[in-house]
Amino acid sequence: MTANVAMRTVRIGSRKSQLALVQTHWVQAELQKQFPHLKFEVKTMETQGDKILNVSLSKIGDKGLFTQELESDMLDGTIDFAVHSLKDLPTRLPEGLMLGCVTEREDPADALVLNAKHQGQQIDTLPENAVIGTSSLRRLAQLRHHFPNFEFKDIRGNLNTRLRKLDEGDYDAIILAVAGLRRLEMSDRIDQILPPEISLHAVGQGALGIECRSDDSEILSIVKALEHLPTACRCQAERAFLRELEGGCQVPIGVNTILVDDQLTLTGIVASLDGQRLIKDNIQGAPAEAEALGTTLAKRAKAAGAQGILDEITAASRA
Ligand SMILES: NCc1[nH]cc(CCC(=O)O)c1CC(=O)O
Repeated sequence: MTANVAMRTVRIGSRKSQLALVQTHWVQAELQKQFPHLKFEVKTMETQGDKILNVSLSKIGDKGLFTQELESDMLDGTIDFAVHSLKDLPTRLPEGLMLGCVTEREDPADALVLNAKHQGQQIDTLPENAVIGTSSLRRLAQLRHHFPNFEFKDIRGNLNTRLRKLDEGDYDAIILAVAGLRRLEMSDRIDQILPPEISLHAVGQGALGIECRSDDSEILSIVKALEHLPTACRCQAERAFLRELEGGCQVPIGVNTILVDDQLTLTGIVASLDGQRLIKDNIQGAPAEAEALGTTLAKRAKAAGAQGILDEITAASRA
């Protein structure tokens, strides 16, 4: 009788962390505006990555830690699509699922966040033996290269937990994504945005990735409404670079992309864990070639020494 009876409900899957919820609620609100005749509901769940907090991310190693539970719910139809931080979404997705949409990116850079006693400092004015908190091999290797005298300590937990540990004095500074802090309205905690010369960011950092079923064209056309083409293009190159380099274990890989005047520039780095060796190179080409640019740059990096670094890391993770 009423239109409500026939109204389709679209179920969105999300992690439960504060950042995940802010991101998912943004997607929900944007889609609701564009599709007023549909009803968007959010279903939250905890993933392995949210539960295992006592083991360092690099030791857990494998991908999909923050996505697997959401993916099985998608495959059995409990949810219709899932919203992820794109950088947490593996470059190879399970059979039957696809990356349906990449949203407009926040600043993808890393941020330096200081303990209050270092107020006004920058990364290159911190004391020599400063204790830096990060659980990312990428940040660790690059910072170790530039600042070999810092001490690096693992840090896990959601953003608020990490900031609390910093404030309690466990660290002199921590490194976090600018994007996460901005989305949680904590930009005031950013003491310095690290330039690409010091830290190339993670693949996909700052963008959201919406994952959906490959055969659900209706849902795909809905989520595509939030696609930001320049971000999608840049992230396609970044993800192709990573896909070609990774072999199942976590490797310190950083990227930077610039898209201007129909020219895409991808810079990539592969670093050894001790920060001694950095293989860094860049490539330019047409945006339509994004995928091939990423793959080509990765092959070049492998030939220039990255393969040796990857083999070492694989051997160490098996030992
Ligand atoms: N795995 C943690 C994670 N996943 C996404 C973000 C921040 C937001 C983003 O990069 O899009 C963070 C936290 C961080 O790296 O500081």
